[in-house]
Amino acid sequence: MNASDWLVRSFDDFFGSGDISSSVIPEKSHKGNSGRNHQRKKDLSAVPGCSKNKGLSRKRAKLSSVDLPCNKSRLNWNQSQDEPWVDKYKPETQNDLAVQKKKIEEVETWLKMHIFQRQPKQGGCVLLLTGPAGCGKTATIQILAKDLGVQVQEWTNPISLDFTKEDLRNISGHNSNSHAFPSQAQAALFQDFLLRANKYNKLQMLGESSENDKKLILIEDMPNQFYRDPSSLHEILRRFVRTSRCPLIFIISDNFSGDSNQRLLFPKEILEELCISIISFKPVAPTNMMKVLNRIATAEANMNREKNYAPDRTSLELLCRGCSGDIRSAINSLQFFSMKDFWSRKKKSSMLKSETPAAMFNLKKKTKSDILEDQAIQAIGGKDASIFLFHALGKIIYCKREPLSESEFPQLPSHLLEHRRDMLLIHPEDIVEKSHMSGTVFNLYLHQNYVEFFTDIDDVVRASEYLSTADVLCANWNVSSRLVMEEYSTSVSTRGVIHSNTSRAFAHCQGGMGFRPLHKPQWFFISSKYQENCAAAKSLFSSFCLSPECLQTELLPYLAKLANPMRNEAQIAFIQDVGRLPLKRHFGRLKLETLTEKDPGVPDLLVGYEEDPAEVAVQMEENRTNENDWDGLPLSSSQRSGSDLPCSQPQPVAAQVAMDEDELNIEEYDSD
Ligand SMILES: Nc1ncnc2c1ncn2[C@@H]1O[C@H](COP(=O)(O)OP(=O)(O)OP(=O)(O)O)[C@@H](O)[C@H]1O
Repeated sequence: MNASDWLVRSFDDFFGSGDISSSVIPEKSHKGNSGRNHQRKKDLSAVPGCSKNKGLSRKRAKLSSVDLPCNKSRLNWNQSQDEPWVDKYKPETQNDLAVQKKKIEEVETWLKMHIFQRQPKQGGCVLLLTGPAGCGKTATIQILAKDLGVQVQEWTNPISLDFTKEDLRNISGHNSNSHAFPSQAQAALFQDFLLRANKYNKLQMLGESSENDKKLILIEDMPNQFYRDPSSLHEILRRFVRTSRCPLIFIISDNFSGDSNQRLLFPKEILEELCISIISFKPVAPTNMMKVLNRIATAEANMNREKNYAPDRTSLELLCRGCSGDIRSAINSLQFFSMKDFWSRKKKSSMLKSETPAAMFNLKKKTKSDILEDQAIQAIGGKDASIFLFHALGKIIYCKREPLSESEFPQLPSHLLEHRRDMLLIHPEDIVEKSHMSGTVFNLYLHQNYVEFFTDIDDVVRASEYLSTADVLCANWNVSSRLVMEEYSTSVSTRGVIHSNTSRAFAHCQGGMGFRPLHKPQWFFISSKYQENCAAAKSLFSSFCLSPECLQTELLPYLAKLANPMRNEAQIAFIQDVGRLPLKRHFGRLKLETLTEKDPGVPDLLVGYEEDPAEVAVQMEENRTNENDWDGLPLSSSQRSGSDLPCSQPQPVAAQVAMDEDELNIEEYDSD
C-alpha cells in the first residue's frame, strides 16, 4: 500500500469513487456503483431536505464505510488493507463502545422515552450531545439507534448550492432576490429539511424493512449562518418543537475556547424555553482507550505481520496520552505508527534516527517524568493536547511531584536546603501554553486562586512577591517584547507559586487537600468599574477641571463631608457611591464567580481583548459612545439600580448593607 492510496481511499467519496454512506442507506448502494452514486450525490446535494448525501459531509473520511453489517466480507484483501482502522474496527455493539457506560445509558433512556413512550404534544424532544471531538458521541447514537431499531435521518450541509432562484423561492416561501447569500440559502434548506423530516416518514429503500418507521433526526453539521445569527436557528427550533413528531439530536463538539459554540447556539434561555436536554460526554478514559488500541494492535499484528509493526505497551500508552481522549485520533495514530512504510520513509529522510516506532517511543524512556518530558514524540500523529484553563490552573496549583531517591537529589549546600523539592511532574510553561491563555490573564487567575491552597503565611508572602515580579514583567512593554516578557512572567508566577508552597514540596505530603473550587479574577469587574467611575467623575464634575483620579480621591471625599454640597441628583448619587468609600463601616467583599471546567476564562464582554487585559478597560472606555445605552458593561452602581450586573461578573454583596447603615445624609440642593 502506498500512502497516497491510503489517503485517496479515505477520501474516495470526495474523489467520486465512493459511496453514499448513511445509516439509513441499504447496503446495495454502498459499493460498486460509484459512477451512479457520484451522479446521484451531485443531484442530491441540491435537494432540500436530503440527508443521504453524507458522502459530502465533513465526516466523510471517518464514515466512508459505515453501518453495513457485512461490509467486511465484501472487501477484498487489498481493500481491507487500505481501509482506515477507525472504520475497520468501528464498534458494532454497546459493549464495544469506549464510552462511559453511564453516558450510554443516559442517551438510551432519553431515546426510549422520546421515541417509544412519547405522549402526543410532549415537549422536550430536542437533545444536545456535547463533549470533546472523537469521544464517541456519534458512534453511540449510531449503535443505540441500531439496537433500538430506529432510523437515523441526518442533515449534512450541502457544499454545492447550485440551485436556482426558483428553488430558493420555493423553499423560503418568499420572493428571493439576488441578495440571498449561500449561507442563508443553506439555513433555508436546513429549515426545509427539518420540517419535512419531521412531517413525512422516511422513504422506504429497497431492502429496508417496513416494520419500523421510528426515526430520529441527527444534526452534526451546523449551517454556518446559525453561527452568525443564532436567532434564526432558535426560530426554526421553536417551530419544530411545536409540531415535533420525532426526536431531534444535535451533536456539538467542544473546541479550545470552551463550550462557546454551545453557548452561542444554545443559550440558557433557549434551553429552558424549548426544554432541550443536554448530555455531556467526557474524553475517552485511558483504560478504555488502551483496551481498544490493544485489541486493534493485536488483531493487525496477527493478520498482517509483514506490513505492520506491533507497537509495544509503552508505545500504546504514549499514543493514549497524546490523543487527549480522542479515540479517532488515537486509532489513526496507531495506524500510522504501525505502518512499516511510514517508518522506512522516515528513516530514509533521516528525520528520525530510531528504527522502529517502539524504539522511537522508548528513547530515554525510564521514569514517569522522562515520559512527560518527551512529549515531542507525541507530536507525531498526536493530537494537540490543549487543556482548559480550569485544568491548567489545577495542574499548577496542585503541582504533582514524583519522589526522588537520595542519590537523585541534587546536592544543595546547607544554606539552600530549604529549597529542596521533589521533582515536578509538569512543565509549568507547557501548561500555560496549552491553556491558550495570554500570560497576563493566566497570572490574574493564579493570583485570584493561589492563597486557598497555601497553609503557611510565610509561603503566601513569598508567592505574592513572585507574583509582583511577574506583574512587572507583564507591564506595558512595547509590542515586540511583550510576548517574550509574558513568557518570562508566567514562568516566574507559576514556578514562584509552586516553589513557595512548602506544604506541597514533596510527593509524600501532597494528599489531603481535596477539591477546592477555582474562581474568576475580580480584576475584570474592578477594572471596568474603575474606568466607568473615571468617565462618570469627569463628566459629572467637569467644571472642576481635575483629573478623574484627583476627583475621586480628593474632591469627592471632601464633597461627601458637606451636608449640603449643592449638587444635582446624579452628582449626589455618585458622591454617595464613590466619595464615601472610606466611611463605610463594612467594606463589602465581592461574591466570587466559580470557574467551571470548560469555561473559556475570559468574560464574554471581554472576548477579543483578552490579549492584553491592561488595555481592556481603556479599550472599553474608548468603545463606549453612549454610556446609558451601552449595556455591555455594568454602569457604576450610582447610575444603575441594584444588582443587575451581568451574571458573568462578581456581584457586590455588602455594598447595599453598608449604604443602608451609613448615617451620612446628603440633601439635594435646589438652585432655584
Ligand atoms: N470502541 C470504540 N468506541 C467509540 N468509537 C470507536 C471505537 N472504535 C473505533 N471507533 C471509531 O472512532 C470514531 C469516534 O468518532 P465519533 O464520530 O463517534 O466521535 P464524536 O464524539 O461524534 O466526535 P466528532 O464530533 O468529532 O465527530 C468513529 O469513527 C468510530 O467508528
